[in-house]
Amino acid sequence: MSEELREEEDDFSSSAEGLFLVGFRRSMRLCRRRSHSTASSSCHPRCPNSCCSALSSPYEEVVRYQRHPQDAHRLIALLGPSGVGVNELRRRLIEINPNIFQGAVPHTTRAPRGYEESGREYHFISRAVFDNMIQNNRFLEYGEYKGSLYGTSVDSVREVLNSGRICVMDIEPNAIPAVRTHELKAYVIYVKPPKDERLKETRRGAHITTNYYVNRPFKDEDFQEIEESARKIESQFCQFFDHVIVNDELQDSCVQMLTAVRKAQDEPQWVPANWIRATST
Ligand SMILES: Nc1ncnc2c1ncn2[C@@H]1O[C@H](COP(=O)(O)OP(=O)(O)OP(=O)(O)O)[C@@H](O)[C@H]1O
Repeated sequence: MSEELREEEDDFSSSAEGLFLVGFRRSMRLCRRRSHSTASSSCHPRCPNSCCSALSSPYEEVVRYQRHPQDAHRLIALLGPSGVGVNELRRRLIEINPNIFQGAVPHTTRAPRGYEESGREYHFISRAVFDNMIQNNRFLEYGEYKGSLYGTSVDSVREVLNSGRICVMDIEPNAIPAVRTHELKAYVIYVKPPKDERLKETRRGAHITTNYYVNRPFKDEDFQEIEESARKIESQFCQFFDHVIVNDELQDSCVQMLTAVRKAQDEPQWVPANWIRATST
């Protein structure tokens, strides 16, 4: 596709099953870049009182935890600078085995398109209902894009987990406290860009969607932005990374992702002590 200014939402309209999450992520990313939405320097709505101190404190009491096979799977939360390939990895993971991996269906206030069904691509709801959900802390994260609200609710994640599948979602750093809870026990995978020359080399034939362009080739400034954003995320949030994948060769990254997800579900891991003691969050 040639480099041209387009409505980003056009990108979503060609969505086949599985692609809608790309649309959601992009729109969320874009709205996060443009406005402040959920992101806040204050506590997240779902924060059990002290996310600020949790995010700023370098210490956290941890215990060894192994998921019981009959327990719900741990939420897999993917995090990384925009454009590094978080969505690509999530999409591929779900594609490998949709019976095991699934994304949570997001909510939106925008009108459905012809092919869309409520509960499949999105839960289409009114602004009043959306506002009510915000008031009641039902969203893990949400934001506004082109006049419509988009968000991922904790109930949508629960629905996947209750079906016995592994829920895979991408998050922004400010949603870390909302997913690191006794209930969701998020396993946070940080997707890191490879070194500069490898980043450029591997993305030579790839396309990026930015605030203004859909699917244009990567430019030097994109690489700079990815690297800068990576540095910021790493310096502020590295203590919450359960696993890091350097997204160099895509195939290798997928294999690493599968291995990490399996370990998260089946092997003992260090988790915050209050996840184990807590009876509710
Ligand atoms: N390891 C890789 N090698 C080559 N291309 C890659 C690799 N990882 C991702 N890409 C490509 O880079 C582009 C951006 O990836 P993706 O859309 O997943 O980014 P993102 O991190 O989800 O950011 P955003 O949410 O802003 O789109 C896509 O075209 C994707 O196919």
